[in-house]
Amino acid sequence: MANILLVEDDTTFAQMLTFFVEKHGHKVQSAQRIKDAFKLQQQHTYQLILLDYRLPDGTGLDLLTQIRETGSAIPVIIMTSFNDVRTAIRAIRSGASEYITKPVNPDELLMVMNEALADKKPADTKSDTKHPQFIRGNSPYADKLHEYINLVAPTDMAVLVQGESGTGKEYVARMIHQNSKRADKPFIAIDCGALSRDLAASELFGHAKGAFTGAAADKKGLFESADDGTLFMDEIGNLSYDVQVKLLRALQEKVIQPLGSNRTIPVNVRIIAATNDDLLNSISADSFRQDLYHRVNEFKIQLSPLRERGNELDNFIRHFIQLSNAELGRQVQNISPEAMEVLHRYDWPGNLRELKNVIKRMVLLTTGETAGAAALPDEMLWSTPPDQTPIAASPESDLKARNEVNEKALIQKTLQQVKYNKSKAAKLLNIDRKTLYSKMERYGL
Ligand SMILES: Nc1ncnc2c1ncn2[C@@H]1O[C@H](COP(=O)(O)OP(=O)(O)OP(=O)(O)O)[C@@H](O)[C@H]1O
Repeated sequence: MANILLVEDDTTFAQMLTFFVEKHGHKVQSAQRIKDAFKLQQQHTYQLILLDYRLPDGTGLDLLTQIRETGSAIPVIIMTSFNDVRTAIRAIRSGASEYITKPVNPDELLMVMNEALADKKPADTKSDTKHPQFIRGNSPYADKLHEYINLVAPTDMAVLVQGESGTGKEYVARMIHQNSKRADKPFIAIDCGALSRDLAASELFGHAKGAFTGAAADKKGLFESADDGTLFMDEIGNLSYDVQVKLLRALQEKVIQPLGSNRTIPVNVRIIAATNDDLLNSISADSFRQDLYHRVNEFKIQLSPLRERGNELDNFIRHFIQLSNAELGRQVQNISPEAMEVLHRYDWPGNLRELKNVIKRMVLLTTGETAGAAALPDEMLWSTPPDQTPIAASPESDLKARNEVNEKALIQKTLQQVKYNKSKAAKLLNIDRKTLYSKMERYGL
């Protein structure tokens, strides 16, 4: 049994969720606002937080940041509407364990919760790259990528891997390490986006006992732990200016100085940095140092988003089906043509991570051999309406079509007004939730 904090402002949904989760043997306490949730989290011990993304006094990301700033590593699952998937994926980089899209599928929620409670990272890049959970890909894009990896790996050059969230930047970093002279030395991955501002320097360079309140003993930093190996600095653009100065010194002089200590320690660390953003913009905005940029960008690898990788999508779909079959004990062999069409039309803002999650969900919900469109997240169907929209094609004089246009606009406006809370939207529109869902589906909202 786990104590779970549920942060959700849609009271009907919160009640349903509480009932479901308690039925599975857990205890739930809930809050509707960030302020109250943070207070509860400070006062009680929870093993998991289920966190809605849109809340009346901010976003789930704000609460997540506050919680991480306290040094808490509690697993947090973000629940989000499909429209917010892009941001939810960023939340993963800020320390969320996983995200799940609304309307929440109970089986999927249970699976994600159990994984988070068992601290079992969703089969991720944290393990050995030789593990068959990764595929090389079979396309001109994959060939070029691996040519770059093989060229740069044996050198000691600092590599900057740039690409959207979930495109495989950490995978590339691990491949470079595995193919380098440092392969049998440590590979340490650090998410600079999740480092608290105050503790970042101490995490990276260590500290001496008494360096600041709470520094009860000497602490070794990640640079020292990665000595002779590779340090993967994800989201490097998030480092504060002070820490950038210290990092530059460590890279130039190959020594580090723990906080509060006079001692300098020689280190031999290869840096692989990753970023979602174009760091040149951050340089123009004075939030990233140009000299540091040149230091970490001795060789750049740019990863393309999944939507631009052509037939790679099919390879990854097949691969993730096999992975999920093995993990969930299913026998899915193929995907129905309609579902395949949706997968092809969708633009994958969360790239491989999102695809992996969607396929895992489909496999979980499929007991036979063919996964159909019904196993896709509902909102994925709505977000990719078929190309031919009869409403737009109808002549001006067609009264039915005109009414539909008005109805669509009203539903859209109401949804935006209530931040996509469908219970509230249905109430305002004076229709039931089911009708709202079917109209949203019809209008591709
Ligand atoms: N070549 C691959 N084969 C199979 N799975 C892959 C491959 N590359 C990445 N993945 C999967 O895609 C997901 C995202 O990969 P990864 O963490 O490397 O992306 P990222 O770009 O570093 O993400 P972020 O920007 O969020 O840090 C992971 O679950 C990983 O297992």
